[in-house]
Amino acid sequence: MPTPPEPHTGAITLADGDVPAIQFDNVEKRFGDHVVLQGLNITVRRGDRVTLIGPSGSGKTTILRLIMTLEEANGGFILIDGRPLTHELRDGKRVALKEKHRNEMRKRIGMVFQQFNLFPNMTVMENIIEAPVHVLGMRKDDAIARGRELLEKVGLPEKANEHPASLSGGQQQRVAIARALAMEPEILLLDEVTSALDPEVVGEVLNILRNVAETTNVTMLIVTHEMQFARDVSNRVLMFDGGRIVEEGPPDEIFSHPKEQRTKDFLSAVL
Ligand SMILES: Nc1ncnc2c1ncn2[C@@H]1O[C@H](COP(=O)(O)OP(=O)(O)OP(=O)(O)O)[C@@H](O)[C@H]1O
Repeated sequence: MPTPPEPHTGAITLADGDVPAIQFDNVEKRFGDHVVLQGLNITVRRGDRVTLIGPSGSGKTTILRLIMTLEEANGGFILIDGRPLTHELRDGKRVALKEKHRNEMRKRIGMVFQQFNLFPNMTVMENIIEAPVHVLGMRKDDAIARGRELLEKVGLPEKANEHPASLSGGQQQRVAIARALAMEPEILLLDEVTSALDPEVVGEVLNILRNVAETTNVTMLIVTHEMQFARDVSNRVLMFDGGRIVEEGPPDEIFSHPKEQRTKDFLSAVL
């Protein structure tokens, strides 16, 4: 008898000809002997908003870092818009792609981190225009005009000439969001973007991101402990444990009617 397919593989069937924004095909990631992700398959459609939940150490951040090419997988393939990110299959062998290719691919992806990672010696505007000018080759005037629009969008139009240190944590994170959007990414990765913030400014950052979700088509992958935010913004939730997807579905289903015991235990601990 053929083996039945794994119940929750994260892979979904797309309409013919529909190329996924992100595809993980049998991805493995190890740190030394520690296998963090094994045989992982994920398909993310264009415009999807996918939240990754699961206990600490289950591999959520590693998935975002692999997509951002801050880490490299030890096996399998990651495809962005149908194109290999770092490795491809050539004559039956898994071959690493050149740095130039990776750099091209990376331009399509933006990431906002828990620690805002702004350049401290640059002004807010310089932080925002740095990559558009130096990586995309955008004209400085155009980048500044776009930077102004983005500062409006994140509610900080008056902060263009300030340095990060003079801003609150919430304001710095809003600048980091503007900086990520300045590259006009097709994919936006959000890694616990409110975890380092004082509780009173969490709401302002989440509202900005709700607005980004409502006003753009950017594909989002979100790691967060803010379950209400995940519920509001995402259309799919993937529950991880031990580097595998144990359950997935729309947020209402996962949060209100989880099926797997591990999901129930995780949610009862965080909700
Ligand atoms: N650079 C690294 N070197 C060694 N081990 C690592 C490294 N990065 C992550 N790990 C390990 O990989 C596992 C998965 O980590 P990861 O940060 O992806 O989990 P997570 O689900 O995001 O956890 P958290 O919710 O605590 O952020 C953990 O056991 C972690 O210790």
